[in-house]
This record gives sequence, structure tokens and C-alpha cells, in this order.
Amino acid sequence: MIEFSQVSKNFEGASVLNKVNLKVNRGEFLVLLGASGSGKTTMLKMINGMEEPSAGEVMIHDKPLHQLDLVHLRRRIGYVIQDVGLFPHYSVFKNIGLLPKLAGEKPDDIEFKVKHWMKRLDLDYEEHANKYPENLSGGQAQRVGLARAMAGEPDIMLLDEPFSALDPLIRNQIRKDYRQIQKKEAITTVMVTHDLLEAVELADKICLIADGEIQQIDTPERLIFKPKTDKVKAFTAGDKYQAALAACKIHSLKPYVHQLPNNIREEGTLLEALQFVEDKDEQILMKAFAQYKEQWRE
Ligand SMILES: Nc1ncnc2c1ncn2[C@@H]1O[C@H](COP(=O)(O)OP(=O)(O)OP(=O)(O)O)[C@@H](O)[C@H]1O
Repeated sequence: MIEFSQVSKNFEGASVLNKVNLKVNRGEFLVLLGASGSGKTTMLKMINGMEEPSAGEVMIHDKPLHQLDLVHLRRRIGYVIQDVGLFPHYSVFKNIGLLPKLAGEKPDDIEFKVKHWMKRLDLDYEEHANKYPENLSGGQAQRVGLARAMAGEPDIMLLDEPFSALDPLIRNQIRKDYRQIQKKEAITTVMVTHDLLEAVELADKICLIADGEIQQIDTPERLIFKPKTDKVKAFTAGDKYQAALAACKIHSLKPYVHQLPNNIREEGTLLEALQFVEDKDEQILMKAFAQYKEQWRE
């Protein structure tokens, strides 16, 4: 479990985070969402000790971070960032096998893990294991980055916009792949993004940060449809519609169509139907939306 208790952070006197409280339970997928500069990356880096709080305490598995051995801790915490950070002079095999090797595992065990994680992340071993990072596509490099983190058998994964540089189709597939692995292995995951739809599709809970404060920590549905502050409302306003459209795309509104007035049911466009639902019955939209999320994850 990860816990922030009254955590504040200043850089050169300027306050970035102010008395933040947060709990992430074991196996949970939490997304830190917020505008650029809102302090998301700073929060993430406080979880693996790359940044220290100016005040307050960060606890990992009920122990204060400052009492833990950081080298040991970081080997148990996967960290994947946008530009991957693969070692350029190491082959794919060596990159993925690095953490097991540092842990003193035998060559056969290392090979087993590299093969296992390459397979799980849809990377062909024969084709890619001996390649160097410069010869990989962006999507392949990101998969290698995830495989490398996973080979360290982390109980916590920190993801800092790891998918944002990829083209949409590949991004969607890697996100789904990671989400499935994360659930199966019950890896506590904290991901930073400023993309609401990405947050919605992946998160068990979203933590929305603005002006150095947590505005709301909630399920994706509640964050979008029951915003607690004006800042949450402002952040989600545009995407509420986009999210609803996504719900309709896969017809998850169908079970509720009989509740729409006849004229809309028979003649209206999807957009009108949505508008009706959005105006008249948030419950229906929330249900459709939750269904969309579940179907996306299958
Ligand atoms: N090492 C540092 N020294 C000084 N200021 C910093 C440092 N790291 C971050 N900041 C400042 O703290 C604020 C929050 O930065 P942070 O990277 O946490 O934001 P973010 O929400 O992750 O933004 P983005 O989405 O743009 O990555 C920014 O104003 C940034 O300039």
C-alpha cells in the first residue's frame, strides 16, 4: 500500500503540492490526472524516493519511505516513463534481463523471464531479443520498457505518461495489455496522465490534482458525472461528451434505448439520444458509461 499523509512539496520556495493525503490499496490502479505543471510527476517521484516531501510523510507498505533502503525499494518498484529510458548499448535481452541479473538470478532463470515477459507483451523473441533499442519502433520500445519493469517482479508500478508518444491504435493495445497484466498480477499501479479518456479506461480510481491540491479521488464515473469542485467540472466538461460518445460507439446504451422517447428512438440520431440522456437522466448515462469501461477492458 502507498500512503501520503499531509505531504507538501516546495521547489525554491514555490509551493507545488499542499498537504496532500492519498491512499492506494494493494492491487489498485490509480491515475493521477491534472493539467500540465499540477504536480503529478512530483507526486509519482515521491513514491520511489526520487523526490522528498518538504513536509509530511510518504509510507510504502506501512513504513515511512525515509526509513527504507532506497536501492532495495527501487528494485521492487517498476518505473516506466514516456521516452522509455532503455539502455542504448544493451540488447533487448539484456535490457529486460537487467533486474533479474542484478538480483543474482541464474542465466537460465533470466532467459526464462525474458522470454516470458516478451511473450506477454507480444514481442517476438527470435525477432527482437538481439536488437538494440535504436532499431525498435516506438511501440516496441515501450513494450520492452514494460517488459523490463515487469521482469523485476515489482509490487508497485509507476507509469509517467508511458503511452502518450505512441500512435492511437498501438497506444490502445498496449494500454489494454498492461491493464490485463496489472489485474492478473495484482500490481499496485500509479499512472500519470493528462488524458481523461485514458484515465477513465484504465483507472480503478482517478485522483484529480489542481493548484497543488487533490480535488477529488473517485471512480471514473463519479468523477465525470458527479464532480465535487468547479475545477473537476472544468477538467471533465468537454470529455464527458466524448466519453458518452464512446459509450454509444459500442452500443452500450442499447439496454436503455426503450427508455428514450419514441421520436428519438425511431428518428433521432445517436447524438440526440445522447443529448436526451445527458440532460434528463445521468443515472442512465453513468450505467452506460460503466458498461463501456468494462467492455473496453475485456
Ligand atoms: N526539480 C525541480 N526544480 C524546480 N521546480 C520543479 C522541479 N520539478 C518540478 N518543478 C516544478 O513543479 C511544478 C510541478 O511539476 P510536475 O512535473 O510535477 O508537474 P506535472 O503535473 O507532472 O506536469 P506535466 O503534465 O507537464 O508533466 C512545475 O511548475 C515544475 O516546473
